[in-house]
Amino acid sequence: MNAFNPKKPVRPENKLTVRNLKLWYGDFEALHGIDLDIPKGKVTSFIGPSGCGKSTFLRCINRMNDRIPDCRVEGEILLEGQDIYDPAIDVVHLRTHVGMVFQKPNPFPKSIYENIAYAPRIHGMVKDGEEMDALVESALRRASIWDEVKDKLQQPGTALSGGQQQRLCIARTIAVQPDVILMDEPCSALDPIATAKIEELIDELKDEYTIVIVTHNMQQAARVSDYTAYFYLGNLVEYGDTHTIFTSPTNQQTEDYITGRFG
Ligand SMILES: Nc1ncnc2c1ncn2[C@@H]1O[C@H](COP(=O)(O)OP(=O)(O)OP(=O)(O)O)[C@@H](O)[C@H]1O
Repeated sequence: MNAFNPKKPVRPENKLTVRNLKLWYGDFEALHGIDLDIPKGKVTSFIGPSGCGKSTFLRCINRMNDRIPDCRVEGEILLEGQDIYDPAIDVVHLRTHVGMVFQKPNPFPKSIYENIAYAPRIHGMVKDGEEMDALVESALRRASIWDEVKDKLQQPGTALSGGQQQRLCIARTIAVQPDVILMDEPCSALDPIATAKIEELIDELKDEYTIVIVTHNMQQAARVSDYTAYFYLGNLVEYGDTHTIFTSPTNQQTEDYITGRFG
């Protein structure tokens, strides 16, 4: 199995290029041929009514759907020019390039320190000791949680508040130095203050990472994202810069959805 080895981007400004992506769960076709370019160093939101395929599509980007029995994918997703569905790709390595943050914060049942150190150690990125300490601190700082946890690094990650746990999970994702961070409704389990912190963090991180976020919260999509894609029944209905999608969408269905008349 080859390690993931990015080639030159198709267009340098696009981190991900998706072509005619179709997905089936058994006989059910959940995605009907998605074409989409996801720009580098920007935040792209996926919006649309429940069941339209947002999470399914997000999970295609780091091949999380591989774990679902009877799930079949056709088409291409190029990450910097390399097809992530190439059979030669090492999926574990791919997921270090394309990290994921889930709806419900899911820290490991380990210390705060170990939550961050675990994956870099497994991947042989740094040795335990000073190098690891520095990596743990840097990831926690970049996820804006260092000040809150620096005096209790040996305490369990699960003892933090929900919002802190979600920032810990973002720190854990950052620790393996991904290029892309996928976020599946990362604030849906959080209160408004914790949500605001995550949104600020997304804004800070976007210079360094390409972020793709699924959200049910239209205001959140409008606040955090540069680009927005509207999905309906497994189709990508409209995609463009967030300002245009929210102020003058070209598709009536998009307009009905964002104005709350539908969905
Ligand atoms: N593991 C699965 N097996 C079979 N069908 C699935 C599976 N996961 C999702 N689906 C179906 O695929 C379609 C898309 O679901 P998906 O969860 O991607 O939508 P979504 O837009 O993310 O929805 P929500 O906003 O409610 O999370 C739905 O019809 C759903 O029932």
